[in-house]
Amino acid sequence: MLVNRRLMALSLGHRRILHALTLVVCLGTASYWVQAWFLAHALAGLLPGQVHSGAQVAGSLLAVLGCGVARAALQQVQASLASALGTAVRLELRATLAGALLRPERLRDNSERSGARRLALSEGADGVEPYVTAYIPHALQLQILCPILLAGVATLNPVLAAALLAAVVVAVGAPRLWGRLLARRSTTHWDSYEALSADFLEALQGMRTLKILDVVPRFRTRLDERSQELHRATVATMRVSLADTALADLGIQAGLLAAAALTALHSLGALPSGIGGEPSLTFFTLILASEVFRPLRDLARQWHAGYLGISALGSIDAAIASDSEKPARAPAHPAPDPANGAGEQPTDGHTLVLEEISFRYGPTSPWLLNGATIGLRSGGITAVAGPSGAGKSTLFDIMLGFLPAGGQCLLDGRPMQPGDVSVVSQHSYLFPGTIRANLAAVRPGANEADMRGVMARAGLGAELAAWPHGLDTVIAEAGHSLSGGQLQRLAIARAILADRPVLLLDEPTSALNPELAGELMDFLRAEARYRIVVMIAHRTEALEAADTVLQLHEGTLRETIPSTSPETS
Ligand SMILES: Nc1ncnc2c1ncn2[C@@H]1O[C@H](COP(=O)(O)OP(=O)(O)OP(=O)(O)O)[C@@H](O)[C@H]1O
Repeated sequence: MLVNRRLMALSLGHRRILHALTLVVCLGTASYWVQAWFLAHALAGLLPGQVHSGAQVAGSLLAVLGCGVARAALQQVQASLASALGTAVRLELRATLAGALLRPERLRDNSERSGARRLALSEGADGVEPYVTAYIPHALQLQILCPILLAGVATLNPVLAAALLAAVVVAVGAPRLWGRLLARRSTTHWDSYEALSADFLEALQGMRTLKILDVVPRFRTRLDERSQELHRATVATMRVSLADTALADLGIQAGLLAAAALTALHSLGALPSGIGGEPSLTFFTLILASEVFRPLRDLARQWHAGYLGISALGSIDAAIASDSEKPARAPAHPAPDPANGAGEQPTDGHTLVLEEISFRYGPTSPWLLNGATIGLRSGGITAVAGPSGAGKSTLFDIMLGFLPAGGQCLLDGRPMQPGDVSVVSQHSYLFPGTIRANLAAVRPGANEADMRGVMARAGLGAELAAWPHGLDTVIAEAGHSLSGGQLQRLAIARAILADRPVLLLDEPTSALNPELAGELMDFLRAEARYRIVVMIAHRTEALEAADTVLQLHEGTLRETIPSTSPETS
């Protein structure tokens, strides 16, 4: 009842470790009871007129020490079990979240912000770990040990047990009254955190643009406001936590006072019930009475861990749930056929048939592709043209398998797989690091000659020779250390090195001067001998340089041969 069901479910895949961990936590607490027994005997032995010998007292004190040592050993085991459980749950959760958040359709969902996604993946998973490794075992301990201990105290002093039970109910139950408020506060807190994180990431990613537009101060003010919001949400949450702790403490203190008073009355013979007033039993009962509250105090110490888990749950649920809410639609590309290896080239070139492709973004949106059918062959460059908003980028996304379109894309007679396609977008991401690492990312086995060759063919031979570190030249974050044209050619070199049967390019010459654009088109035409090269083109030069032009208009694809294309001129 003290544990959130969804968070508990996350740890159930690792039930054994969780059970072992809870057992070790319980054993650690039980060691205090054994210690209480020996301590009570040692204390009783020190009272004047007692029959205990000095050796007995020393033996009891040694046993007290032994309990402390055993507890230290148990704490070590507890730490390693908690670490194993935390790692397992975190990795599993992160894999689930990554699977849910990084699906192509989710990545295209503009309503989700990358910073929020990042937060769910990092802090969300990290927040669950302490909940599972610290909060849950202590909540379970409370539910297991408190009843046992109360039953034990009841055999010694039933009146005392009844008073302790009332105090436990207050200490556990009263803060629950705040549960809903706390849940609301933690949601607000997480939302503020998520908004700040998303704003921060977007500001970093767009810093160059922000500087150009001279709006950095406005963005700084917005980040300041977000920080203030987060601060207010944190303070409000801490207030609830203070009230929560105060109520629990009230129950504990009342219970301890009642225990002391009742034990004293009992030992003075003022209470009729229970076992007679032997000093060792009186001490034992008194210490045991305070031990009833140890699991409670332990759980209260895990408040922060519990809060982190509950806060993170919202974004985790949102990430996973909205994924499962999406209707399962058949992708344009059916499941891979292992017998049909992606990337293999038939000796007589490739053919790509787009058959009856239909797609629109929503049930009321216009059809961007409406039964479009076209056949393409390797050997020449195909340009896709059409007015802005006609659906050219959407067609690429369908070919990449990112969008669930009707119809099929057949490569060499089989359903095309995402692994068959390389793509160079206008904003291809280059990883911060060396050129070599960026190239190796698509073909880890590529050697120096492969890399240099593809760089030269992409028109970067002169740059490569001029850069002092050659392939080991470091690209700054977001590629800021290279020019737009260099970035574009490097992205093309990387796509070619991937050596896939289909190469899609979005306006590959947009950042190049006419001379370089001409060179690049020659290079692409040479590549088109080995693969199907399709590019989105707006600029006249690019359209003129293509061998075939596909006009995308009102959902259909129509093939035209440019009059000035090299093939026809
Ligand atoms: N994720 C999306 N959700 C809803 N509509 C979208 C989405 N992405 C694009 N669209 C809409 O689909 C239409 C086609 O967009 P697309 O980017 O494919 O056109 P395009 O031909 O590539 O345009 P341009 O030449 O300007 O780049 C546009 O009206 C656009 O607003």
